[in-house]
Amino acid sequence: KDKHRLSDDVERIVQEHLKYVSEDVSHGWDLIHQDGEMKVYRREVEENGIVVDPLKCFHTIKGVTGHELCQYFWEFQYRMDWETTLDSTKIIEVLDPDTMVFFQVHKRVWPAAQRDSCFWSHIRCISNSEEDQPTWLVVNYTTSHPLAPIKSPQVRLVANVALICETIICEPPLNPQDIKRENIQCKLTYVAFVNPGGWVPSAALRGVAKREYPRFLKRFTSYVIEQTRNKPILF
Ligand SMILES: CCCCCc1ccc(-c2ccc(S(=O)(=O)CCO)cc2)cc1[C@H]1C[C@H]1c1ccccn1
Repeated sequence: KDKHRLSDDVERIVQEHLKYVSEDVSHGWDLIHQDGEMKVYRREVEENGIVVDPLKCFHTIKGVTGHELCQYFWEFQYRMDWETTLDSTKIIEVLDPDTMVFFQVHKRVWPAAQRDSCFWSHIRCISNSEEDQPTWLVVNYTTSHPLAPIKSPQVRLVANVALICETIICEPPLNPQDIKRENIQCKLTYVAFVNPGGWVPSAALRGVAKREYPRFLKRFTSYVIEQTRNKPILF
């Protein structure tokens, strides 16, 4: 794999997420939303009076693979189909076939100032030998970039987000070619560390997060189920 200027950062953050994903949420996390298989947890954390609550979501989605979920989350061309909180998104640099930098302007949440964000975004397949299916992940991590200048009055948010997906084959048929969508499901873990980049009233931000994260996860997963319904399975 040819290295690029962010290779070491990407490696470090991916390894951090792989360690963090298995940490349980039994201590210090509040279950803020449950909808069927989807469970959304939050820890209340403030840094210099700014709410930076970590968020962790677990979900099991039937009929799609972790590769499919990560592909639709990472691929740029689908972004505005499932993202409803963005005014715009664009790729500003491609570092390698699995790593790009994008710039996004988020819809303004009145009366707070409008936020924008600049992330490197990396997709990766982690094949753990003993398991039958690999783990797929996408990490979106804030980075600065000359093509994403910070322009007032917009506030640059800081985020570290990961979508980590395991694929499970239920009652695998003898011949793997015969696997159907009803035989597969995906265990998804989504973690988000977002610093809004400037002061927002705690209650307001916690309210927006409590409403928006479950909404975004439900909309995104429903979108992938719909998009993959009649397509060949991408393992
Ligand atoms: C005053 C409001 C400040 C805005 C706060 C804010 C900004 C970005 C984000 C966020 C940033 C990245 C991602 S992603 O998963 O990497 C996808 C990429 O498009 C997702 C969500 C979250 C929040 C927190 C509110 C919460 C919220 C949650 C889901 C949607 C909108 N707002």
